[in-house]
Amino acid sequence: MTFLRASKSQNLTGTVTVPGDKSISHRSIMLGSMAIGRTTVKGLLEGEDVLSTAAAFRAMGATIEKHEDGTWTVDGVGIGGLQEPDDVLDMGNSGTSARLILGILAGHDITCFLTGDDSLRKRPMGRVINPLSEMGATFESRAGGRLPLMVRGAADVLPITYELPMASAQVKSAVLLAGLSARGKTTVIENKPTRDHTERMLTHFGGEITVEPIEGGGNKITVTGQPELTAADLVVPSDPSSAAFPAVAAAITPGSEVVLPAIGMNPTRSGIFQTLKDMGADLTLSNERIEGGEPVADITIRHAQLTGIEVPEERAPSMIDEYPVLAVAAAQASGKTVMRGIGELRVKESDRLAVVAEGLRANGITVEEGEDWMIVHGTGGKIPGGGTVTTHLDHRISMSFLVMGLVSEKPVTIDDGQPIETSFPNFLELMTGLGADIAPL
Ligand SMILES: O=C(O)C1=C[C@@H](OP(=O)(O)O)[C@@H](O)[C@H](O)C1
Ligand SMILES: C=C(OP(=O)(O)O)C(=O)O
Repeated sequence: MTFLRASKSQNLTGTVTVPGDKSISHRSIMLGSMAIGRTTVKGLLEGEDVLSTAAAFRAMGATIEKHEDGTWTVDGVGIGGLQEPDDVLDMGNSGTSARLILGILAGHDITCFLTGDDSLRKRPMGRVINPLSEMGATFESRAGGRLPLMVRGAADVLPITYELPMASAQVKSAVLLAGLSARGKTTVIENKPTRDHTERMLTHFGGEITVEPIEGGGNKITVTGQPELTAADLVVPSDPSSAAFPAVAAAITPGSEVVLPAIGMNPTRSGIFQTLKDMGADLTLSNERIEGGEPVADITIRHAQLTGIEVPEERAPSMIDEYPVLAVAAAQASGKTVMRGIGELRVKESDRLAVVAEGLRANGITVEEGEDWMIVHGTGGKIPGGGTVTTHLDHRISMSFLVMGLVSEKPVTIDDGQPIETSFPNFLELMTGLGADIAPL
């Protein structure tokens, strides 16, 4: 465990490039491995989560390499062409790797064993086991659908229509990816829109997929099975979920002005930026464009006094990973910030509702918390700090509380900086480059 401490910092200034999008990076390796030909990926996130995905596909026969110019290539084996790995696949800390790979394996007539770290072994896999079993795959898991588990794919995958019981892009993607091996059309109904990178990338690789809006704002997504996916080059935008950390840091640290170029602005991901604006942040977008099928923009963010708001519940899926850092912005704001419809936070790398509330309290903030909601009472710029936060193998908890230490009266300590490697390996270097005072204890 590496303890890190963040202390009150002067204005943060500069232009910094945030690493590639984690969700898109995972999918580029997965779909590249199932395509015919060579896919070249620029800007791949080289975080531990994505490297776990790459290791799994190498173990199943895809050739995945990093080149001298920093690009990656994936030589695919075609749908159905993955081979049985001769050892357990270790998904590390990554829920996305585990759940999407289970979808892909459900359509391969092979047997695989999956495990993960202490955090991932606590997370529910039943949410993918259920629909994938309906499609013909067989599972043996620990109690409660936990890893380690065994999956045996179906020789003949049944196309199904599945209504998501929770807003989850991982479950949606698992079913769609299994549907690639089915004879016929597989449909997923999502009542709340979730990140649509799988849909976009399948189209990019020549898959047949339709998305129809349904009443109430959701979507009906249908994929036609057994297409031939063709390798297609990709440029990965910078990750909006990672950008949220320097963005919130700049918004709350007096005198700051930070520019974050080429950030992914997919509307299913950008809820945090709208929410910060609703709180009074001085955040502007420029150079808006489409790169590799995804909208991107440069973000400029300057310090401004924030005010607490009620975050619209329907916005939750578009900023689900950003609530921990939003809670830090809310602690610095004046007035209270109400967050509802966020029960999914309880099944992330940690129980983020409980862990955020505990971390805020340890630093002198008043928080109310229920099964699927949280209210943070803002201090109007006077966060006491001085606490040590237990991170529970959760990268977003580590980074959020380090951001809080930049503005609190007394430093904030986190008990473990190691998890940051999963999604934002150069976080410390990037933040200290902007002027943040963060150092090992
Ligand atoms: O599909 C994805 O890439 C992800 C979906 C979300 O999870 P859920 O599907 O569990 O909401 C998100 O929290 C995770 O960081 C990445
Ligand atoms: C929830 C997250 O990732 P995953 O589900 O892939 O572990 C995250 O990155 O915040």
